[in-house]
Amino acid sequence: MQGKIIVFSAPSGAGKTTIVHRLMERVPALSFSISACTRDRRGRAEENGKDYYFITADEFQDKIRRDEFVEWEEVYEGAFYGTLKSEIERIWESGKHAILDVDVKGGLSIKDFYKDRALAIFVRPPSIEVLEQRLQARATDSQSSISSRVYKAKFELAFEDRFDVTVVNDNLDEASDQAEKLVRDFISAEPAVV
Ligand SMILES: Nc1nc2c(ncn2[C@@H]2O[C@H](COP(=O)(O)OP(=O)(O)O)[C@@H](O)[C@H]2O)c(=O)[nH]1
Ligand SMILES: Nc1ncnc2c1ncn2[C@@H]1O[C@H](COP(=O)(O)OP(=O)(O)O)[C@@H](O)[C@H]1O
Repeated sequence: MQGKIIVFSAPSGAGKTTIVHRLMERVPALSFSISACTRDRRGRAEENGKDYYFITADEFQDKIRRDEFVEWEEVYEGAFYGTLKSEIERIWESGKHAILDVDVKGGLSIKDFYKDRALAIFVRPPSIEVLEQRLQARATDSQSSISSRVYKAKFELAFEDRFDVTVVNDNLDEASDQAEKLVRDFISAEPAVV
């Protein structure tokens, strides 16, 4: 079997993490690609080596120098996130397909790197207002962090056309079903020519 990559990208708060978690429960052939990041762990809600590899800024810079990332971004001021080549290899060696949750720029970089071996899915919120409400309701970010995420979202929405396909996350059940079908069709299709 040839391993593939399914990448979900969206402005923060659109619901990509929620959809990715649901797909992980429904499609056993998928394995989550754990990114490295330099932001603080959100208390007990997150686990090192499960949600992210939480590393220091110095460790992150070392990995950049050693060319260990497929892509990396300073997603928010001072917070670096990156997809590790070793992580994708680990998943493929285990006989699974990698599923990723990365920001919009990162999603496009990954598509560019893996070409037809990757399916890049854009998750669009019904509106900017709804996006802001979701970030407020999630209650994980400060007011200033929410404002900067909403500001950034307006730019990110302009990149939708460069993705392979869009899932509008209005009703969560419908969006999850649509995403599941896209993923199943992609992983059961002929191996990509690379
Ligand atoms: N480019 C890139 N973005 C990432 C990576 N891992 C996570 N992200 C994105 O970084 C952003 C911040 O993630 P997080 O701190 O978990 O916040 P949240 O998604 O708003 O809950 C999200 O848009 C993630 O999709 C990565 O490896 N590369
Ligand atoms: N379709 C939906 N309707 C209402 N709330 C949603 C929906 N999808 C996700 N949410 C909620 O919105 C918030 C943001 O979702 P999350 O998956 O964390 O977004 P992202 O990973 O894109 O930043 C979470 O509190 C989540 O439970």
